[in-house]
Amino acid sequence: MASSSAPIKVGIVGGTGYTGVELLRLLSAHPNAKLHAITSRKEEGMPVADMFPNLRGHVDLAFSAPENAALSECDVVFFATPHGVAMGQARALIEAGVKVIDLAADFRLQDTAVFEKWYKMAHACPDVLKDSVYGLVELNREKVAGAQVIGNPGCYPTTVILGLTPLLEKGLVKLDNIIADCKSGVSGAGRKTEVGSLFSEASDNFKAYAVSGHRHHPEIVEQLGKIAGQPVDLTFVPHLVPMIRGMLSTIYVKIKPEALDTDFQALYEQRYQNEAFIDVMPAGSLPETRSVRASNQLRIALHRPGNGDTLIVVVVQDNLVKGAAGQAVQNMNVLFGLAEQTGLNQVAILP
Ligand SMILES: NC(=O)C1=CN([C@@H]2O[C@H](COP(=O)(O)OP(=O)(O)OC[C@H]3O[C@@H](n4cnc5c(N)ncnc54)[C@H](OP(=O)(O)O)[C@@H]3O)[C@@H](O)[C@H]2O)C=CC1
Ligand SMILES: CC(=O)N[C@@H](CCC(=O)OP(=O)(O)O)C(=O)O
Repeated sequence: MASSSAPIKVGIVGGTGYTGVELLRLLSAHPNAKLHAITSRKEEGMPVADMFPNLRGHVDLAFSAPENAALSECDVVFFATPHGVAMGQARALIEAGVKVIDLAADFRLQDTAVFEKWYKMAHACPDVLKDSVYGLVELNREKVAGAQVIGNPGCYPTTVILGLTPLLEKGLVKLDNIIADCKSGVSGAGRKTEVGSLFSEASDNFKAYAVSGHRHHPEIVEQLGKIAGQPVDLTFVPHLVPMIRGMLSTIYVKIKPEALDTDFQALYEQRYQNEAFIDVMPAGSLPETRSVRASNQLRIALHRPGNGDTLIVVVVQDNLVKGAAGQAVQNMNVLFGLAEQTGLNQVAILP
C-alpha cells in the first residue's frame, strides 16, 4: 500500500485504447504515481512510446500481456477495457490488497438484472459489486475515499447527472419530463476500427444513434433516482459528432410551478462552489467543447428561454478526461488521500 511519501504503483489493463493512452498521459506526469504495469494482449513487448509518440521521454515501459503483468504488485489497477474484463479480475486483485478503478460499466449498476439485460452478460462478482462505489467524486467523495473497487461513471452519465444534481436535490423540477440530448466526439467509441468510426464515415457527418435505447439510460436513471429519492426517468438520445474529443449535453427540464421564482444560477453556483472541476458559467453562456479539450474541467451553463417553465442546462466535458481517464485519476487522488487536483490541472488546448 502506498504511503503518503512513497509513490503509488499503478497498473493499467488496456493501455492501447483511447482511455488507456489518456491515463498514461495523465499518470506519467502525476507527481505521486509510478507506472508499474501496462497491458495489451495484441502489442505485448512493444515499447509504449513506440505506439504513442507523445509519451516518448515520459513512459519507458513496454506493454505486457495481462496474464504476465505484475498487477498484484500495484497499489491500484485501472481497467481501461471493454465491459466484463474488470469484474473477472477484481476479486483476486482486492484480495492481494490492490485497489481497482474500472472505466467500463462492470461496477456502475447495482441492479445485476439490469446489468445483464444491457451488457448481455451475468455479473461475475455480485458480492464485490455490492461493496463497490460509483466513482462520481462530486457526489460520493467520502465513499470513494474508503473504496476497494470503484466504478468510474460513463461519459454521458457524468454530464447528465452533474447537470441535474442541484435541481433534483431540491425537488425543483418535474421528474417525468426530462430530455437529455447528448453529443460525443468519435473517440467515445474507442480505438476500434468500427465502420462508423472510420474517417470517411464519421468526418463531415452528424448522426443520432441508439435512439430507442442506450446502455447509459439505466445508469443515469439509477443515479438520478438516488439523488431525487424517488424514481426518475428521462429521454436520453446520444449523437455522434465529427470531432475527435468532446461531449456536449443539452438537458431540458420543466420547473415545478412552485419553483418558478428560484434563482437557479445562484443554486448551481452555491452547489458547486467548492468543486474544482465544475465551472458554473454566467447565465446564458454558450459552453464550447474546445474550451475543455484535454482538461478535467466540466462546464455548465443555464438558460431560461422566455423566463417560462423550461430550464435548459448545457454541459460540456472532454469525454476522455472528465468523462473517463481524468475522472479515474480524480478517484485515485481521493482514494489515496491526495489533493483532488493532483496531476489534473491541465489547461485546455486552443485552438
Ligand atoms: N472512449 C471513451 O470516451 C470512453 C470509454 N469508456 C469505457 O472505457 C473502456 C475502454 O474504452 P476505450 O479506451 O475507448 O476502448 P478501446 O477499445 O480504445 O481500448 C480497449 C483496450 O482494452 C484492451 N482489451 C480489450 N479486450 C481485453 C481483454 N479481454 N482483456 C484485457 N484487455 C483487453 C485492448 O488492448 P488489447 O486488445 O491489445 O489487450 C485495448 O487496450 C470501455 O469500457 C469504454 O466503454 C468510458 C468513458 C469514456
Ligand atoms: C461515441 C460512442 O460510441 N460512445 C459510446 C460511449 C462510450 C463510453 O463512454 O462508454 P462507457 O462510458 O459506458 O464505458 C457509446 O455510445 O457506446
